[in-house]
Amino acid sequence: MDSPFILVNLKTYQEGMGSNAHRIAAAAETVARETGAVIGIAPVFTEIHPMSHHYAIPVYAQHIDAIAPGAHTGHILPEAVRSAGARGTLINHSERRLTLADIDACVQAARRLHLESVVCTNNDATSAAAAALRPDYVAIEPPELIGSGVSVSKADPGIIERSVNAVRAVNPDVKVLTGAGIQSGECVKIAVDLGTCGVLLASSVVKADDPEAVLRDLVSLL
Ligand SMILES: O=C[C@H](O)COP(=O)(O)O
Repeated sequence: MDSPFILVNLKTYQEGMGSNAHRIAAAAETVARETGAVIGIAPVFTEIHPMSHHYAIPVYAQHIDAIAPGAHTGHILPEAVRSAGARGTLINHSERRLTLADIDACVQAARRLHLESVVCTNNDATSAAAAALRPDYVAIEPPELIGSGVSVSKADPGIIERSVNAVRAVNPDVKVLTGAGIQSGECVKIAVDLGTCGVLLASSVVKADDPEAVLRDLVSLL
């Protein structure tokens, strides 16, 4: 199996912007290099280019819009994300929900541009629906646990297991991530043991006084 994937979403936390975002990216780069873990980061859009050019870690957009180049204003153009150096993009995050048609169009745009697609879902039924769109990843996150400090791995392992099974039944090539409240190596190990290939997380790293220590703990049991 490939090394588990730790994807850190900086969201729009104040702590995930400016110099602290670079501190987190540098910590991710160090921990990834020393441990062999794959650690990606999803900063605010304006940081995609600097981060993808300064750090040897994969950088992801937090969102794209299903638009083609042309007369659109205030949208996130997938081509711009690609040329800024992103490896991939989140789609349909719980804090940026889309219609099913838009999710499909975003996955297709990502595929056309060779961007990895990470479609976020909220339960096993939507995980199955997302898998039918053939993204690279489905990331199951119970919304009520996001940012709660309570880990999905411990509070609701059943939703992880059911989502892994639902995705496999639809398309076994689609990899599964899970997230919400992930904060320790134990959380990551439970998620991986349940069949995911890694985790999507934010607050435990972004708000930490010592993000490098948290990242080291996250990969410590792999
Ligand atoms: O994108 C990340 C997820 O929404 C999880 O956020 P959290 O780790 O703060 O619960």
